[in-house]
Amino acid sequence: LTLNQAASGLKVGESFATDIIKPEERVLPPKEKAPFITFVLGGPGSGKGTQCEKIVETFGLQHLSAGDLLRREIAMHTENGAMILNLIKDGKIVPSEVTVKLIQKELESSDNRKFLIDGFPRTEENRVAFERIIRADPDVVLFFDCPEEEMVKRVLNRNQGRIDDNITTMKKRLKIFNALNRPVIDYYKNKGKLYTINAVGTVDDIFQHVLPIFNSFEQLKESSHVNPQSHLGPSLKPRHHQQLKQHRQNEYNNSGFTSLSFTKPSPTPLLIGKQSIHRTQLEALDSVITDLETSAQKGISITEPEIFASLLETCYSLRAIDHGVRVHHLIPPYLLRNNVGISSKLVRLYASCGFAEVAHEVFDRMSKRESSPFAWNSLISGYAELGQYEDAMALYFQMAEDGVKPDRFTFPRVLKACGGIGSVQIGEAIHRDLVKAGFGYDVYVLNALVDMYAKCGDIVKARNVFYMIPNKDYVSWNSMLTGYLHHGLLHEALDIFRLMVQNGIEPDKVAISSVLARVLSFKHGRQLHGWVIRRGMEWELSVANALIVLYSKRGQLDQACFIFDQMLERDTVSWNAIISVHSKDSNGFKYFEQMQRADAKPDGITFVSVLSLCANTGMVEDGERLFSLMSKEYGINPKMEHYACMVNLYGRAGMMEEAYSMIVQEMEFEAGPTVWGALLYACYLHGNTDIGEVAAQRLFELEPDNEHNFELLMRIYSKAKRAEDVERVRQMLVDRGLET
Ligand SMILES: Nc1ncnc2c1ncn2[C@@H]1O[C@H](COP(=O)(O)OP(=O)(O)OP(=O)(O)O)[C@@H](O)[C@H]1O
Ligand SMILES: Nc1ccn([C@H]2C[C@H](O)[C@@H](COP(=O)(O)O)O2)c(=O)n1
Repeated sequence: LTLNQAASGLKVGESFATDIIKPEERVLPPKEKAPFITFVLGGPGSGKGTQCEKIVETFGLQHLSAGDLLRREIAMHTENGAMILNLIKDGKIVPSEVTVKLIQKELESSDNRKFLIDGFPRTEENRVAFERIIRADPDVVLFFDCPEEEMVKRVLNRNQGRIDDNITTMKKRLKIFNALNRPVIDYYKNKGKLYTINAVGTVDDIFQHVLPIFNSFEQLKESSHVNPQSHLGPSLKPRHHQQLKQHRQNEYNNSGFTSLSFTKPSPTPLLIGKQSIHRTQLEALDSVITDLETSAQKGISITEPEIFASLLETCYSLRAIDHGVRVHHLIPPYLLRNNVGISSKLVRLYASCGFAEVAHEVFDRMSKRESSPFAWNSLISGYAELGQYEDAMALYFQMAEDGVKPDRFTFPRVLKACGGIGSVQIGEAIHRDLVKAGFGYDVYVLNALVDMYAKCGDIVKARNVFYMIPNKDYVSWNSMLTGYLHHGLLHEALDIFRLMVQNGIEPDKVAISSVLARVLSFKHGRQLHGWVIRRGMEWELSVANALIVLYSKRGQLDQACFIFDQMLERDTVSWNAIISVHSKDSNGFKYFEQMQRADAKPDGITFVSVLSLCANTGMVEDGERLFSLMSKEYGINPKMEHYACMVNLYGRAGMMEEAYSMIVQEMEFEAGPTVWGALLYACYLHGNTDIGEVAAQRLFELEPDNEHNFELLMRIYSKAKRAEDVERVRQMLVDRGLET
């Protein structure tokens, strides 16, 4: 299969064959970007509203509940109010024109560009009316799949005084849901936009399933951790807001504490009642913790687990580790030992913030940790994220020894660790375990299995699992695609790309950027660029980033810069790409300064690029300044590659003492081959035999089979006219069987 053949399958009459347009002819991205729209579907009581609150908290989307908009009409006695009341009372659907117009008003009056439209479209008619009036398509459609008996139970326990929360209306609502909403669900499934989420489990567990979906959208990540309340129009607060606020006010009046709902923990009770006082969630959190610390100092002991559960939940959603540590100090030790809920949340917080060791200490002190896999999963995940795959695996095996049953969240985490280790045998054992545990048809788990086999080098098994997945979602397709690309199987990857299109799943920006990042021939890359332009996806962040890398690798700096300059939004990856394009000329500095002015956050990779630039251009003072700025201003601890850059910087400039003392005095960990290698090369450049011998000795220990180190030392001796030493090193090469 050639690229063009693959392309011909993408859409009738289309192929990649059109070359890209010249920069000056290019259609520039639209100034006003289309809003990001999520539809949230699910039966009555499936938990849509509850999950929406969590999505809003984490990603800052504006929540528009169709049901709430209609109820507001009733409450405000508008001209449609009575009609809506009659329909809702009977579990019926309000005419689409009315609902869509209400949604339209909210969309148009909002400053936010990201919306969560909940309980809509309920019918095909709703859907078509939205497309006709709003002229927009959803980017994501979530479907909370919940058994009927569970929905009935939840609705009858909801207790919010809703006129339709009774068994008679509920039966009608379910009937209407099954008859009218299912076709909408199928429609989006066929379009590849549907994310089906099993809505049974705790609110947090379900949200764990929602998180990765939104995390995969760059534009949502940017606004995560902002105060969601600030995005809501004055007329539309999150669902249950008023009830929670009232409840909190009562609590507040009685307790003397800042606004917290202790009796009935809700996802983030402390954040809702004080938005007029606190500007951000973090400030609200800080204030509550300070209140509690003051009380504790006065000898008032805080023992209510709900307080700590709520605070830890918020710290976790904000990844506010410093606040989490303060909460940790406030929790009485007996509570931490005996309350699995609290200790598990603390373990999750530490583990998710990269403090797996501390998480493990808390975990070790838990008295009933075998009662749930939650804390285990968090710890496995924490280790896997840090790349401590063996520790993650060990925990998984310990789970079995301690009689803890893994759940569907355990397997993807442990499979990630297994992929990191690269052991197919262990992977197969986990595969057997997950089938035994009943997850052999679970898409979420099987996607992770595909990824694991691909990473362990068994692409055939990865493919076999992939073809077994019953309802493949985006992640399934992308895992297989990435697997093929990882194995350099570009044709197979393009086959998958084509199949995605044939199955009605438009390759998304992840798929496109993965292919772009790895295309072997520049011609194919340009053709793919042409295809991307025709799809209007050129300015998707990850696609544009991949295009910059594509052109810079081929030395087409003008094209790379053109794309960068025209991008509507940029992330750290974009800045890193353009700075690295200029890592041999001082323009890289200009981009770095521009990045700082744009308030973009440089990361470790940015500093590798700018430090390399300094080394390449001999800008020692600038390099020193940037090296210090990296940790002081941006809190990035220097890693091996940064030290290698600094040694290279000093070494190339002939400052051998400084280069050497960077290694022996400044580094807080053992220098690796890249660092010693940079020093050895500098010794060769500047003819420094003394330091060269030290560097070579370390390299011989670290990389006994790398003949280049021996050759470089021979060249250093040769420059110094030390023929005997040259011969001695050559003999070492022979003794080690390295001489070619
Ligand atoms: N995972 C869950 N486990 C148990 N109860 C839940 C869960 N999620 C939500 N609930 C509770 O179930 C009830 C229904 O939830 P929610 O209001 O979010 O559903 P919904 O899908 O928005 O319903 P509707 O569409 O009818 O408005 C609420 O009382 C909520 O607290
Ligand atoms: N698109 C919609 C959404 C809701 N309604 C009506 C009918 C529902 O039973 C009622 C309550 O909605 P919920 O709060 O459960 O999302 O509102 C509608 O007619 N059309």
